[in-house]
Amino acid sequence: MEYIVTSKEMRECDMTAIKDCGIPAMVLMERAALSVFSEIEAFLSETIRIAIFAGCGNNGGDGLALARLLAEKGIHADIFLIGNTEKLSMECGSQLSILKQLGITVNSKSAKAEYDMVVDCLFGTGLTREITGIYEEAVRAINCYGEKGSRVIAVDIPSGVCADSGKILGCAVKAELTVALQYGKAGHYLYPGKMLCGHTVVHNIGIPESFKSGKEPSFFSYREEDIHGILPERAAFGNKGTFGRILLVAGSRDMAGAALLCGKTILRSGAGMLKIITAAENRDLILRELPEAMIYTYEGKPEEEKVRQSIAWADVIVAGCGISTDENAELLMEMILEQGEKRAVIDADGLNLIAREGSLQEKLLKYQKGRVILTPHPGEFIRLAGISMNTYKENPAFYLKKLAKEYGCVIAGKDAVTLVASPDERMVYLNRTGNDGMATAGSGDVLAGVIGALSASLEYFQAACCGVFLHGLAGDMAAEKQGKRGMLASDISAELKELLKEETAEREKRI
Ligand SMILES: NC(=O)C1=CN([C@@H]2O[C@H](COP(=O)(O)OP(=O)(O)OC[C@H]3O[C@@H](n4cnc5c(N)ncnc54)[C@H](OP(=O)(O)O)[C@@H]3O)[C@@H](O)[C@H]2O)[C@@H](O)CC1
Ligand SMILES: Nc1ncnc2c1ncn2[C@@H]1O[C@H](COP(=O)(O)OP(=O)(O)O)[C@@H](O)[C@H]1O
Ligand SMILES: [K+]
Repeated sequence: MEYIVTSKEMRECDMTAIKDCGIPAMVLMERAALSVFSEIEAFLSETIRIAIFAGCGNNGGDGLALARLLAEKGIHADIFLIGNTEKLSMECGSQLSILKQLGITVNSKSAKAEYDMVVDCLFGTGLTREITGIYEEAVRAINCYGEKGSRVIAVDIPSGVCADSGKILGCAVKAELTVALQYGKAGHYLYPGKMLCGHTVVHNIGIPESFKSGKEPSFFSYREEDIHGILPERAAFGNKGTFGRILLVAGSRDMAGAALLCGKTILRSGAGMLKIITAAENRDLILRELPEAMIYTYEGKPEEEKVRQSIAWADVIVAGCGISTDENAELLMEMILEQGEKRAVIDADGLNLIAREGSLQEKLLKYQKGRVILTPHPGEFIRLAGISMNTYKENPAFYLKKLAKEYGCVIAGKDAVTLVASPDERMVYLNRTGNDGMATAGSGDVLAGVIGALSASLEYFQAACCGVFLHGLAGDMAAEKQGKRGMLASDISAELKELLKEETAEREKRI
């Protein structure tokens, strides 16, 4: 698990290290400069032409310290200190006077020279408003060098990217490599900031871990190695009941594929038994393509007794993929929400029905807290929350947390960067796997399937986060094999099977 912080949280960490632990700010700055140095070391030679663009805050101070480390190795860098030097931060001022003592020249204006590498230290987490004037000119100059082939390295975060939202404040540097200090910031991983960071590496600069449960930062994310500890071990003595009885309510007359994709993924993700309730038109397809599933099909109105029995049988219900929003689908959703206690994953039209029908919203509000996972994409979310797309996109984590609390549900807000919010005060999960090849019909059905299967054995918030992570990783594997343009949702499902196979093999190796 890796923490991801906002600029305020990063400042609090800096302050704890400096004030409470007594680590001098200049020591942290030296560590920051050494981190950047270690990342660029491989490209250095005495003939390399380097420019460092520094601002007047501590990000600029990191750049000035880097210039000194380079000089120590006999490498000259042109240093451009941009801004009002009367307003230098204390540490940046100290770094400047060290350079002066050493006889290293610092310029106030960028020259028209050619560079192999340009280091961006204009602004870091202290950026508070749109970049204009001389700073904008400096950002444009850096990007110009980048376009001409210079390697652009951003210190902490590309200048102009808001560390909290990933938004561009006026204009921003486009980096090839970003050396993030101590923690990744939300802005490194949220769009459009993510695109401007290039490759992001996080370096520890010696700030002691100061987060305590209940005072944790805003976000966390999984790394590949975390999953081994999270996925439940399969009991060697288990039977098909042990691994979860999943009821899938999906597919309608014109949407057969959703039930098939989601159902197949449920079984491929380790569930023991699967029963599908779907429209009669899908019967032949499901029996042919997924003979492992039990099936109840309805022609006209679903038989309530049959549906109730199936609900009672299940450990987990996955509902909504392709069920349409007709009266049969509405009846099914009424019955699912009515019982109010089974673990449930609700997706797609299931969500659209809840957004439309007050009676379903009431049932969801009364549902046992912490039993339901909602998996809306942005269009579904704004219908559920009754807000505009612009409002949602302004701060998705805030609105996801708000609705999660209101309904007592976990909400996986699907998007290019999926966020998972829990109804309690837990950190929001920020997903870093996946790619645009996953913007393909049916990939959401695959996600509902994997989360459904994991919900049989994992705590519900973990099931959602882990499902989103694995789904993205499988998407990355599918993209590598099939290409982002040509990959299908069924490829993601197939790669999930491979991924879980590797995970099991890895676990058995360690026993
Ligand atoms: N001890 C530590 O904290 C450590 C911090 N470290 C490093 O410091 C970075 C954070 O440093 P920071 O807080 O000094 O902020 P930074 O990003 O340099 O910018 C602030 C300056 O910019 C100005 N300004 C803001 N927006 C502006 C705009 N649009 N246009 C024009 N000016 C604007 C603002 O001025 P003001 O708002 O007061 O007018 C202020 O002068 C962090 O990312 C990391 O790299 C590491 O060395 C480890 C130890
Ligand atoms: N650009 C992208 N980068 C990463 N993941 C993406 C991207 N676009 C879509 N996805 C993922 O693909 C899935 C699409 O789900 P959804 O919109 O419900 O599709 P469908 O309704 O066709 O099944 C989500 O899990 C989403 O996070
Ligand atoms: K920067």
